[in-house]
Amino acid sequence: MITIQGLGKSFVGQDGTTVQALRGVDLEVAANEFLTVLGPSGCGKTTLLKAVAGLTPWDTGDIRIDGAPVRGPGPDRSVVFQNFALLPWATVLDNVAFGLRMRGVGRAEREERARSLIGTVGLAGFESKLPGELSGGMQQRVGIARALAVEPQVLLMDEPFGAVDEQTRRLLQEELLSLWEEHRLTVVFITHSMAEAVLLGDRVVLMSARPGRIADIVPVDLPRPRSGDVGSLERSGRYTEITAYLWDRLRDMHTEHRPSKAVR
Ligand SMILES: Nc1ncnc2c1ncn2[C@@H]1O[C@H](COP(=O)(O)OP(=O)(O)OP(=O)(O)O)[C@@H](O)[C@H]1O
Repeated sequence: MITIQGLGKSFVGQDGTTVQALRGVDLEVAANEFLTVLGPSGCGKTTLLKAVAGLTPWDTGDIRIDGAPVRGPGPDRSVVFQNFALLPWATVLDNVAFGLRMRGVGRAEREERARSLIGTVGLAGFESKLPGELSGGMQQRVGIARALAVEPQVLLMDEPFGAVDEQTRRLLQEELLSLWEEHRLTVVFITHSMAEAVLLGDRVVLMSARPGRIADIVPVDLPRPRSGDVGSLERSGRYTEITAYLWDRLRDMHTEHRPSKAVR
């Protein structure tokens, strides 16, 4: 379980002004939960994710994973970024095996695990290619395989499908759902897409901007597993209701505190 209490973080810009990126963020993410995070640009989603990853310090509050305080990056957490963040000079195989190599896993074992995951994400045959030789969707599959290779407890995803075309995004969503259904990781997934947030999440966290706070948490009571028939899920009345509710809330946030219609 991830426990975030009273998290606050400010940045001082080049011009000396201070931006409060996060203030008083309290959040619990259950083990094996798929949590999606939605909110206006600049509301602190990436800052929150990087704090959980141990990649950025914070000013106030506390983050714990199963009770242990987060002090920096750790083998229990993997991050998938929007811009793939692959090593451009390393092959697909070496990119996926990278984290295992850093952890001292021997060549034969790390390559075997990497090959198996490359197959899982549908890239068998591309092991010796460089990232620059792959499409955006393929690069993100490498990013996901790399993140899973170290067998993390927690997968932190920062708009991972934001840079790929709609069709590829759909395929990646289905693949991620089926990976999660199989491995039952705890996932925190940032997105700008309401549809994606509802399709993937057990709950959707809505963040408001400046300072970034949790405005609402919306449970997504749609049946699982969802990977098999995403289309019929999206045509269901409940899906439409939840998405409409999210849109109402987001619009309220933009137009300042209009009363909202609850679906719960
Ligand atoms: N390194 C930094 N230096 C100064 N300000 C920063 C830094 N990183 C983030 N910020 C500021 O903190 C706020 C939150 O940024 P963050 O990237 O977390 O938002 P976000 O919700 O992820 O945005 P987006 O949806 O556009 O990716 C923004 O106002 C941003 O300008």
